[in-house]
Amino acid sequence: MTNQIITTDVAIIGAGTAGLAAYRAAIANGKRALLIEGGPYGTTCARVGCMPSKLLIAAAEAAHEARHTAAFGVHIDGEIRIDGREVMDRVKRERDRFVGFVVKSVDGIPAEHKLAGFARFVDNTTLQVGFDGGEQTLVQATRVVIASGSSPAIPEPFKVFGDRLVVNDDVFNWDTLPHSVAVFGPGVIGLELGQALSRLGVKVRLFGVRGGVGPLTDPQVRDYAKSVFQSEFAFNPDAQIEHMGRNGDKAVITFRVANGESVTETFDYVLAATGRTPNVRGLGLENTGLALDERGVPLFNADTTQCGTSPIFIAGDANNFLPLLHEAADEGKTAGTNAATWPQVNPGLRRATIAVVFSDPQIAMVGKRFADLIPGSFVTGEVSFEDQGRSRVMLRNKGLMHVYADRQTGRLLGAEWIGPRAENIAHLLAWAVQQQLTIAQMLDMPFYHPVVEEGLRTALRDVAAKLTTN
Ligand SMILES: Cc1cc2nc3c(=O)[nH]c(=O)nc-3n(C[C@H](O)[C@H](O)[C@H](O)COP(=O)(O)OP(=O)(O)OC[C@H]3O[C@@H](n4cnc5c(N)ncnc54)[C@H](O)[C@@H]3O)c2cc1C
Ligand SMILES: NC(=O)c1ccc[n+]([C@@H]2O[C@H](COP(=O)([O-])OP(=O)(O)OC[C@H]3O[C@@H](n4cnc5c(N)ncnc54)[C@H](O)[C@@H]3O)[C@@H](O)[C@H]2O)c1
Repeated sequence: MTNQIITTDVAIIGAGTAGLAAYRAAIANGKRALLIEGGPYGTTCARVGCMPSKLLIAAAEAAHEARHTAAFGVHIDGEIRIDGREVMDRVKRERDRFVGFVVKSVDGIPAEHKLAGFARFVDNTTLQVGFDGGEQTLVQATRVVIASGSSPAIPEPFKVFGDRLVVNDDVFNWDTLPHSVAVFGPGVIGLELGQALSRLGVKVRLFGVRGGVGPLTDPQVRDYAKSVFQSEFAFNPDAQIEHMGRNGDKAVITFRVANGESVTETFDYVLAATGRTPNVRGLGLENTGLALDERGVPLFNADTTQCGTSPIFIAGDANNFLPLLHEAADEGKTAGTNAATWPQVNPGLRRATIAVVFSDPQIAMVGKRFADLIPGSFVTGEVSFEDQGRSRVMLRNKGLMHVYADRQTGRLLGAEWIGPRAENIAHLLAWAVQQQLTIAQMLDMPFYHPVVEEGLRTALRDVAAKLTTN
């Protein structure tokens, strides 16, 4: 039953990072805006994403550091005790603090600009909003921003695990740490959470398909990363799963190991980290005139976020383009601005691409991926961090970096690597890509001694030498 009608200029579906940025941009451009949210306020990033995962990883790093002091001649005598309840208590306490900041900022938005309920398109600019079985509100807008985020994609066969099957959201609500977890999916989430749980004393086995390791596409870097993680915890990047089932309150998995033998192991939980799917299925997009791709996502312009020539814009994880926090914020701003100025639309800010996996060693990707480069058009510079001075000093000397430069112009195209302090070096490289610097210009920049960035310089010198000999 529809009990009220609201008219507005810009209706925004989802009050996550992209939706909030879109709301602010629409208001800043002088339009009325309505922020529609079907779940709790607080954003995926703060509630179940970036922040709680980094909090769990921070605890894991503390445990790992404490266990690895002896090589420096520093001995911690006695047991290193990990209190699962205290670990999870801090994760949740700090997570709630971050969520609180977001909720406070949403509280500052006038009540008449907010509507609780799930939105569904009736036509291009009319939405029906409400909860299942509850009263519905009709929202008549002149433009709409879709910022509905993404959700874990769980393969159907995993349902056999019943209540033993968890996703990232569940992990951050645990009161204590379990004894054992099978993690499926060595992508970003699986690597980050799998390694963190392992370092916190949980028995972890990480299963992948087709040999993928995080987002890496460069085969040599991927192989190196695989061996680093395999040396730390049980990791089958190309697992042959023979059976999945339940035995009492345990998950049971039978898989084939490298020598062909069948092994059966039991776990307290199975964590599905098998990718995320954009939240577009329940939006009633079939009631719009939009063309959709094979995943049901409207075709859109990545620079303007506009769907075709319609007054509908799509930002953040919902568009499945670059599902990262800073991209959601940028795209939300672009979508909100263009929705406000529609039918006049302009390209928004697109920065050089940058992605960091908070594993240890960290993985980073900047600019063009190896997989996207045209063979023969580029040269690759390499550095191993195994003998890199500063990295050895700190006993963090594991890593392999590849940087790619355009053969004709000598410009930096991108880089993929695993290594120490990658989160920081990634920024240097992303800024260089965005400034379209050549390798020669980068080598003219200062490098202090002794720092991990000297490793980057070695890779750049390697590229420079290859550019001159080619
Ligand atoms: C475990 C994990 C770790 C991550 N770590 C990082 C990291 O370290 N760095 C990084 O850059 N990124 C990270 N990400 C990715 C990052 O969290 C996302 O890219 C970002 O949060 C996407 O923001 P968004 O606004 O698109 O979606 P969200 O914040 O999910 O917002 C979408 C909102 O839409 C609402 N909604 C959905 N459908 C409807 C509807 N029909 N009607 C009304 N409301 C609706 C949802 O309830 C939700 O509140 C991580 C993600 C996960 C899961
Ligand atoms: N540090 C960060 O920036 C960060 C952290 C977490 C998440 N994220 C974002 O969230 C997105 C989603 O992360 P994700 O890790 O869920 O997805 P992902 O796409 O990165 O990885 C999914 C992995 O699951 C594997 N997989 C798929 N089906 C499988 C199966 N049946 N068995 C075993 N493995 C299977 C895939 O091969 C892949 O390796 C990322 O792409 C990223 O944009 C970012």
